[in-house]
Amino acid sequence: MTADPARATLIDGKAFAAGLVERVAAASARLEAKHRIKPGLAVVIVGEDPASQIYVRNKGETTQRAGMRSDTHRLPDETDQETLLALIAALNADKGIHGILVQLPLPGHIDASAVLGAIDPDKDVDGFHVVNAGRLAVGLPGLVPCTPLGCLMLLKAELGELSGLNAVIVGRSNIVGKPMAQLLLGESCTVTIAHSRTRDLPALCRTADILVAAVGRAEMIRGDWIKPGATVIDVGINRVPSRDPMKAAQGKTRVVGDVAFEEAAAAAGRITPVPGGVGPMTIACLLANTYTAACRSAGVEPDALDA
Ligand SMILES: Nc1nc(=O)c2c([nH]1)NC[C@@H]1CN(c3ccc(C(=O)N[C@@H](CCC(=O)O)C(=O)O)cc3)C=[N+]21
Repeated sequence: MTADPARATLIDGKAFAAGLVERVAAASARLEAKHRIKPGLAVVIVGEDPASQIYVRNKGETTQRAGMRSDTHRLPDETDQETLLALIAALNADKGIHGILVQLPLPGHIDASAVLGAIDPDKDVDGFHVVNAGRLAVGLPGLVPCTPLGCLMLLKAELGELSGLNAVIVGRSNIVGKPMAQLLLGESCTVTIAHSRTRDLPALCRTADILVAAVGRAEMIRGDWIKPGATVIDVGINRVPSRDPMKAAQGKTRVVGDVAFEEAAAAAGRITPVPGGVGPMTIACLLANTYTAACRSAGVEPDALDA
């Protein structure tokens, strides 16, 4: 595809996500025509964090583009836990709502695990409920966290069969690293999870056919950590000062991943950019999960959504 053979092929997550949203929209339209069910997503945001507001708005817009119902509940920062739990109970009981997402992080006075635990696991389109984590771990059908699900879709679309490949995941969070490991294990990869205590991380990364970076540290993964030809999936979204010192002085920022992109692209076979890689897939998978949840609520087998 590229003229320069020494440079990795870009994995266009934005384009793949747009295709997935289209397939979800078509599948949702069929569900509505046949079964009179319009998938409905409720997004709950507590507080005024500007970055969170942007995600919530993007999600709302994409949901409507997919022909789904999208309700956004904006609660003030000082909302108490009982009020939030009462809203979740009402959404659990609402037959028109098939997916519930509570935007993280929550304000410090709220116990996030109590809130996530109150969501009906069958409406838990983030896949963060312990019941869904357990289902994923033992291979039962459930709802899978959106970011790792999106990464897996990109990997399968790019590489086809993943069986037998060495996968190294850098980062052990409950929302990315651990579920990513479960998904890749399910594809018969040999999976290693690395973290802040890992010894000789560069050497470990050089064993990876698939390298997933989900640490939340700007450009931490360097070019000489990449096995030549490896597939690199960059989950990080980090704001750093603009390259232009004038703009940086004005407080302007740019978004970079957890991978030093230019260096890594010189070694990797394929790589996701930031922005335009994993991020758009996260939102597309949220819609896919909402569609799946709506089908299951009616006992309908979901249509396949792969390309
Ligand atoms: N309960 C919950 N579930 C979440 O999934 C969740 C959350 N809380 N809290 C916040 C994080 C963040 N998140 C993003 C999703 C997509 C992009 C995305 O599409 N980013 C674009 C634009 C990036 C930019 O330019 O800022 C891209 O990467 O190309 C970013 C961030 C979901 N989150």
